[in-house]
This record gives sequence, structure tokens and C-alpha cells, in this order.
Amino acid sequence: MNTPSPPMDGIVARDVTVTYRNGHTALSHASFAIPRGTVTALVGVNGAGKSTLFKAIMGFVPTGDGAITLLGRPVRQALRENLVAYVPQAEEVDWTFPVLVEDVVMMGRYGHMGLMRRPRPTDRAAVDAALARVGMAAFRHRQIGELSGGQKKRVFLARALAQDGQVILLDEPFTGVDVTTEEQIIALLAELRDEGRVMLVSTHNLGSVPRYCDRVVLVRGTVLAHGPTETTFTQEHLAEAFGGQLREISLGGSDLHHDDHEDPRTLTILTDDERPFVHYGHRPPVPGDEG
Ligand SMILES: Nc1ncnc2c1ncn2[C@@H]1O[C@H](COP(=O)(O)OP(=O)(O)OP(=O)(O)O)[C@@H](O)[C@H]1O
Repeated sequence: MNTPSPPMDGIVARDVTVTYRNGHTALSHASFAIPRGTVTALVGVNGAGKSTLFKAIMGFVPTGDGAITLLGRPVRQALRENLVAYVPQAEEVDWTFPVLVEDVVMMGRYGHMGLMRRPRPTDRAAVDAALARVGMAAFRHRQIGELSGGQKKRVFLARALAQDGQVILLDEPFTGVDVTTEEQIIALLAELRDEGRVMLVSTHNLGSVPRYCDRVVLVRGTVLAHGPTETTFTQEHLAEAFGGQLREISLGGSDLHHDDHEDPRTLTILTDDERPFVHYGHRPPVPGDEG
């Protein structure tokens, strides 16, 4: 199949350098481009710069001499137009804050409201639709702190949907969620992709990356590699990204397409201390397995 490559009009970072106030440079000369209508994994070790990259995309930190454009617009303009939605990690949220599920989702509408933030019928309709889409309509009057990990994720996804974000950043969406919720989130990501949105998903759950991500961005203080999953999520690049933390990586199977329902893939990553870091599919035997 030889389809022309889509224009890189989703998220484009050129030569982005982020130095924090304490002088630490977390990202240096990072460049990559992602087209609309795709789901991209953002992968790297702890401290590699994934959250820093998110902060740069959300305009929270300066990008040095580099620049980021979102759907062809500078970050500021994209933010003003409410195009960027963020689904946070659980740890970033104060769950004791007394707020209802429907209020969290309504926050996605703030950028569409006037200064008084008085919801109009269109805002309420957007909240209803978003809650229904993630299967959380029945929980709308619950306190946010009274939800399971997977339900909390879905509420923040609903907030992104209510916002009608076209660039959606998801920070560890699968941490602490069960398999069913993971499948629901993956199905939703596929729908959002088909609507032409662009999703960047920070994840340590490497095993499922080939299943639902069209593309991968590998970071370690800079962007080491980026591109289609088939050519980027390779042993060589993973070894570079995870370096000394990995003893062995094996990526098996010939087909890494996300629409593949069979399971021909194997992805095994062993850490230095020989615990499987990631194990997906059937791992080939490795020396020392027996006994
Ligand atoms: N506010 C800050 N001030 C100074 N240094 C920071 C700040 N935030 C992060 N860093 C440093 O920048 C580097 C990149 O951090 P970042 O949080 O982007 O990594 P990450 O890839 O998201 O890690 P993780 O997988 O653990 O979430 C780390 O060395 C971190 O210690």
C-alpha cells in the first residue's frame, strides 16, 4: 500500500530547548512532526522530558530558540482558540477538592464561555454528550474523589471532549486502569483519530503501543527518533531510549498495525535486574528462563 504521507500539520516542534529556572536543561534541540488524524506514543525513561514536552506544547515553559506549532498555529493562538486539551496524570489532581463529575467536564467549556462562565444550553449539551461518550453519564453527580482510577481518567477524557480539543495530550492514560477501561480508551482514541484530531500519549506501557499508536516519539533529553510505529518502535531505538535500564529487548512479529486483531507480536523487555519490564504477546525463551 503506497498512500501519500499526510501533511505534518498536527504538532510540529522545531529545535525546542527547555531550560528550567534552576538551570537544568530538560530538552535540548528537540524536533518532530505529527500529522492530524493520528495517535502518537511519547515514550522515554523517567526524567526523559515527556512532561516537559507537554508543558512546552501547552505554553507553560519557553522553547528557547525553537518553536512549536499546533495545527499550523503558534501555541498561543492554538490555546486562545481552545484547541489544546490535556488529560492529566492522577497525581496532578487534588481529589479531595469537592467538585462533581459534571463540574469537571464543564471546565472543558470554560474557554467557550463568556467572562461570567455561565453555561449556555450548548455547553450543557456538550457536557452531556462527552459524559455519554465515555460511559460516565450515570456518575455525573458523584464527587470526583469518589471514583475509581479508570473512572477518573474517563472524566478527564470527557473534559477534553467537552472542550472539543483538536490537539489532545494524554499523560499516562492507562496507569491504574483495568483492561476493560484500557480497551474503551483505546477505542475512543481511534474514534478521535478518525475525526482528524491529533493525540499525543505519554506512556510507560510499551507493550500496547504498537496496538493503538500510529506513530512514536522517543525522547531522552531530546527527540531520539520519531515516525511511524513500524519503523520507529524498533529494538534499536528502544535500546537507545532505555539504554542501561534494559538488558534485552525483543520485538517479534511482522505486523505492528493497530488494526490487527490477532496477536502475532511479541515485545519483551527485561530490565537490568531481570524482572520483565514489559511483556506483550508470547515472549521467546531467554537464557536462564528455566529454573
Ligand atoms: N520544574 C522543574 N525544575 C527543574 N527541573 C525540572 C522541573 N521539572 C522537571 N525537571 C527535570 O527535567 C527533567 C525532565 O523531567 P520530566 O518531568 O519532563 O520527565 P518525564 O519524562 O516526564 O519523566 P516521568 O516519566 O518520570 O514522568 C528531569 O531531569 C527533571 O528532574
